[in-house]
Amino acid sequence: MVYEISQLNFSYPDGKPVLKDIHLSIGAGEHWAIIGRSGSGKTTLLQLLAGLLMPDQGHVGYQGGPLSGPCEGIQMVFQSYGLFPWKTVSDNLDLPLRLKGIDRKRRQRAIQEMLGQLQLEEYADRYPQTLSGGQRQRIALGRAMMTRPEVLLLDEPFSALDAFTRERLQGFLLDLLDNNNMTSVLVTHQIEEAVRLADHFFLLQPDGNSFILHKKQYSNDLSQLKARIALALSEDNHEA
Ligand SMILES: Nc1ncnc2c1ncn2[C@@H]1O[C@H](COP(=O)(O)OP(=O)(O)OP(=O)(O)O)[C@@H](O)[C@H]1O
Repeated sequence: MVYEISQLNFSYPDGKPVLKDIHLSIGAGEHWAIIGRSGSGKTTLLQLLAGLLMPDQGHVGYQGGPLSGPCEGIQMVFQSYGLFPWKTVSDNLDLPLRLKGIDRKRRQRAIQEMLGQLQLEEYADRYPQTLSGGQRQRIALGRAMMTRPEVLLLDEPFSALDAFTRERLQGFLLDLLDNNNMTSVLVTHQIEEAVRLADHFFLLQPDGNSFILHKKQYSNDLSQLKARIALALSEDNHEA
């Protein structure tokens, strides 16, 4: 297992409990979505998986040991891209490799390869602010993947994009994940997006309970899966 989470509880210092008794195991190469209404704790759970927050109780196990902080094998992609505006596209992609101390020749080869995968070869010397939102998010995805992390954590990566661009980038992300054989965890409140990009679903309900669904249980009828998720997220549902 990549992640083993058990009996996890989390509250912010000044707030009520956000996550209660979370149990979750994530295997290598699996694609998960964390789904829930606004404020249900999706981003909080993702930050716990990234090692950016520590649980109050329980533990986040990663690769057989406790996760004690951010690490190179786990990369995050945010809705707001997080690119450096003063660096060109190439230099943004270069940074994680530089930090790793990789030599110039190998870095240049890796950047060219990634630009090809991103279909952004002709934008190598442009600055992020001269690109569309979709192009920026492709670079952010590419940058997160430069060091070939084991896990990609995605926090509503496409929600700032128009529907057409979002759909294209979802397909693009699926190809990237498959070609690189990665484990992914996506936070979204969009059921369609979750069902397209993930095979396993961790649902955070309004009452603080959580439960898991698997796509293969619904392989004959994905509309049933979507209805099941919608029901779990609806306000008047009290199912555990
Ligand atoms: N830094 C913080 N300090 C205190 N409370 C916080 C902090 N960050 C989030 N919260 C609270 O924790 C709860 C969960 O927040 P979180 O951002 O994880 O939810 P979410 O499901 O990702 O929401 P959204 O879909 O709106 O992004 C919310 O009630 C929020 O107000």
